[in-house]
Amino acid sequence: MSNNHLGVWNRCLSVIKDNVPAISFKTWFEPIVPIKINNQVLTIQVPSPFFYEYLEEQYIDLLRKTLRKEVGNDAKLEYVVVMGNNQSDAQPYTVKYPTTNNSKLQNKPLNVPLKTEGKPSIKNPFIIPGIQKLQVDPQLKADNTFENFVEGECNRLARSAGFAVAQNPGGTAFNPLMIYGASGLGKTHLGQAIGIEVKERFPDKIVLYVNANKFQTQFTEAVRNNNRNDFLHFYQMIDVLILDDVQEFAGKEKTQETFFHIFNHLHQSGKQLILTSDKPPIELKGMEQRLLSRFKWGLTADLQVPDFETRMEILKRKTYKDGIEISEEVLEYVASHIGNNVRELEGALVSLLAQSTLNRKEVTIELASEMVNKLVKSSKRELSIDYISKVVCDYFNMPVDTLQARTRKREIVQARQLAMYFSKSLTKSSLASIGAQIGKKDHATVLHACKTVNNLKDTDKNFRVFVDEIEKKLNM
Ligand SMILES: Nc1ncnc2c1ncn2[C@@H]1O[C@H](COP(=O)(O)OP(=O)(O)OP(=O)(O)O)[C@@H](O)[C@H]1O
Repeated sequence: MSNNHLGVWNRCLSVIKDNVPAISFKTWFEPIVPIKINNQVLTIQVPSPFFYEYLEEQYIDLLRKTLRKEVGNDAKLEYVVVMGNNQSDAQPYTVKYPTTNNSKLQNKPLNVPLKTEGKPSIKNPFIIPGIQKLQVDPQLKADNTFENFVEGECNRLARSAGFAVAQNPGGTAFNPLMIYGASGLGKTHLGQAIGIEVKERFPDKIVLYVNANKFQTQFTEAVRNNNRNDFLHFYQMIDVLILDDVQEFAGKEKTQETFFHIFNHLHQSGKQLILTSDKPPIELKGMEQRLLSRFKWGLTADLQVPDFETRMEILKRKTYKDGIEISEEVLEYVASHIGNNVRELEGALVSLLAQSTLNRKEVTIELASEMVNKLVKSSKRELSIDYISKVVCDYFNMPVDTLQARTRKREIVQARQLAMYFSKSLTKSSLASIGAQIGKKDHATVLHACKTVNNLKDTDKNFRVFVDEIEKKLNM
C-alpha cells in the first residue's frame, strides 16, 4: 500500500462518497486538500474553522473508519486551516488543529474482553476499556435531547410517551415503545432523547442505543467467534435498550430469534425497550409473527411530517443554538420549500451557511433559492420498497400482490427481478431485507436478480426500454 497522501486521501474519498449524500460530499469533502502523510498522520487542508468544526462534529466516525482502513489503527488526522487575511495582497496564513477526536481514532478497539466482578469475561464492542465495573457507553449523541426536539402536532404522542418512559423506564404501559415514521422525521433523535433523559435521572441504569444493522453485525461476529452466549448475556444486562431501524431485521431469521430471546428476558425483568421503525408493526414484512406480536404489546406512536410552524421552529432553534443570524424571510423560504424531511431541512440550512462562508456572500433569499434548487435537483427522493414494487406492478398492469405469489411465471419473475433491482439501487435496504419484502426470497435471489437485470439491460433492447421507463416513473 502506498503511503502517498494523495493516494491515501483519494482512496478514503472513494469510500466516503459511497457513504454520504452527493450534496454533502460536494460541500464537505471536495474542497479538502490533502497536504502530507507522516507517521500515519494525515494532514488535510480545509477552507475555514467552521468547516473543520463541522467535519469533526458530523463526519469524524466516517473519517476514522476510512482512515484506519487505509493507514492502520494508529491513524491520526491533522487539519490545516487557511485563514483569510484582511490585507488583500498579503499571503493567507495557516492554523493547525489536531482532530479533537484523535483519541477516537486510536481507541475504541472492538471486542474488548471485560471482567465483571467474578463473572466470566464478556466480549462486547461498547465496553469502555480498562474499567472493572460494568460500564456501557450508551452510544448517545449529546445533542439529541428532549429540549432540542421541537414539539408539534406531528410528534406530540410519540414525544410525550417517550418522556413518560424516560421518567419511569420499564414502569409504564409503554413497553415496548415503538416509534415509527418516514426517514428524517426524528426517530433516532427521539429514541436517543429518552436514553439521555434516563441517564440524567438514573445515572446507574445501563442504557444502550444500537442500530439494527450494528446489532446484526455484532451478532454475526459473535456467532463466528463462538460467543453467542456472551452476546446474549451482554444484551440481557441492559436496563434501557433502544433499537433503531428494526425493519432492518427483515429476512434475518437467526438475528430475529436472538432478539426475541433478548426482548423476552428484558421485558420479563421489567426493563425498558424502545424500538424505531420506518413502518408500523402491521406493515413490517419478513419478520417473525411472534416478534411482531411483541412489538405491539406496548404503545406504537408515529412521527408525521412537521407542519410549517414546526419547521420554522426547528430552523430557528438550530440557528439560535449555533449562534447564526439568518433573517426570518430566508428561514421562511427554506421552511416553505423543504417540507418532508427534517434532515433535509437542517442540511439545507447548513449548506446555505457553508456556501455563504466559502463564497463570502450574505445569506439572502437569492442564495437560499439557488441552494434549495440545487438540493431539490440533486437529492434523490428516498423511495420505499413498497413504492418501487407498486410502480413496477403498475407498469406491467398487475396487482402488487402478484410479486408475493409462489410462481415461476416468466412475467412475474421478471417484475419481481426489476422490483428487486430498483430496491437495491434506490434504497438503503440490505439484500436480505429486500428479498424478505419481495416474494419472501433470500439474499442470493436478490443478488441474482440484480445481475440478471444488469445483463439483460445490455443485451435485450426491449428489456432496456422497460428499465428506462420504470426508472423515469420512479424519478418523477
Ligand atoms: N422535532 C424535531 N426537532 C428538532 N430536530 C429534529 C426534529 N425531528 C428531527 N430532527 C432532526 O432531524 C435530523 C434527522 O432526524 P433523525 O436522524 O432522528 O431521523 P430518523 O427518523 O431517525 O431518520 P432515518 O430513518 O433516516 O434514520 C436530526 O438531526 C434530528 O435532530
